[in-house]
Amino acid sequence: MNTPVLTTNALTKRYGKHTALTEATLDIPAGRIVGLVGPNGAGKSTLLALAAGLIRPSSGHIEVLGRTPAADAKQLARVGFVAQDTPVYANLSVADHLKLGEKLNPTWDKAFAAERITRIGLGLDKKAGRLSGGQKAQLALTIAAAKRPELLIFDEPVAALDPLARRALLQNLMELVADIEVSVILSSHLISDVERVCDHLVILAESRVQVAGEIDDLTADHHRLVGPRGSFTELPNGVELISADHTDRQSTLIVHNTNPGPLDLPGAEPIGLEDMVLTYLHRAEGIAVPTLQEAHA
Ligand SMILES: Nc1ncnc2c1ncn2[C@@H]1O[C@H](COP(=O)(O)OP(=O)(O)OP(=O)(O)O)[C@@H](O)[C@H]1O
Repeated sequence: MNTPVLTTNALTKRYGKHTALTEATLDIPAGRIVGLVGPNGAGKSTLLALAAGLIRPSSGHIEVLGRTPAADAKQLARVGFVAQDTPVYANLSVADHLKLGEKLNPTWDKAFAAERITRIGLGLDKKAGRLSGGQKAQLALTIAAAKRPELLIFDEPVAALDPLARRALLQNLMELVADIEVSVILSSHLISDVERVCDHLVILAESRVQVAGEIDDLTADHHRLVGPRGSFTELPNGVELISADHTDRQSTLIVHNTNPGPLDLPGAEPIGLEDMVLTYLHRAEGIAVPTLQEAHA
């Protein structure tokens, strides 16, 4: 599992004149649960579809598990993909889905699939069209995992689920990662879910990667600085200004310390994951370019 699960270099996807993904450069190690977060239209599904080999890049480079996505049958078998609406065949039963999975996938693990279906409590005879949204998602997850892929890709697996079904699915996903050696990339709007299950994060907004890395490192390296207005005149080298908010009396900065070791600035306090994500999303909207001191006092 030493080959990175996903490496991209200036990866770009255009639909006509519209650029859905702009020059994304990523290097994601194996063995992680990666959360891909960003607002509607950020380019999340586009990046995941490129990784699954469903679409081809307009320019730039992408490798999944060290190879071109969907290069051949062997590479296809290494990646499990669950699309946004967790598609299942409404007229087929749960058992039919398992039979189909077995027929279509040379690496199908029959005992694993049967055990998971029992554990989730899905009736084998039940038609998939009669399953709840949560059960459909669980069935889709089981089928993708029973291929025994090295990488599982999920496009918003929990978006349409109620909180209980969401929790059950994520719990199931975490159990699965503990049971079999698999890397996971999932997209989500829900930062709290990402915080609960993921250890690596990619923030995508306005078609661009805003920041990416291990969640523990990212939260350790982002800080809030609060001081009297005008007190911040310059930042040390390697400390990037992400956002700045100035009131009559005080300035609040969010900074990213890209230097090794802790940030040695008086009053610097860590920020949580949610604040960090929202800061990047606001920055990407480009409403105001942050400055250490407001241009117009
Ligand atoms: N097949 C397509 N043809 C034209 N434009 C597309 C196509 N697929 C996506 N887009 C556009 O590319 C942009 C990125 O879409 P994408 O579906 O990747 O975003 P997303 O982050 O997954 O959004 P959401 O959270 O709403 O699913 C959007 O502006 C979308 O309208």
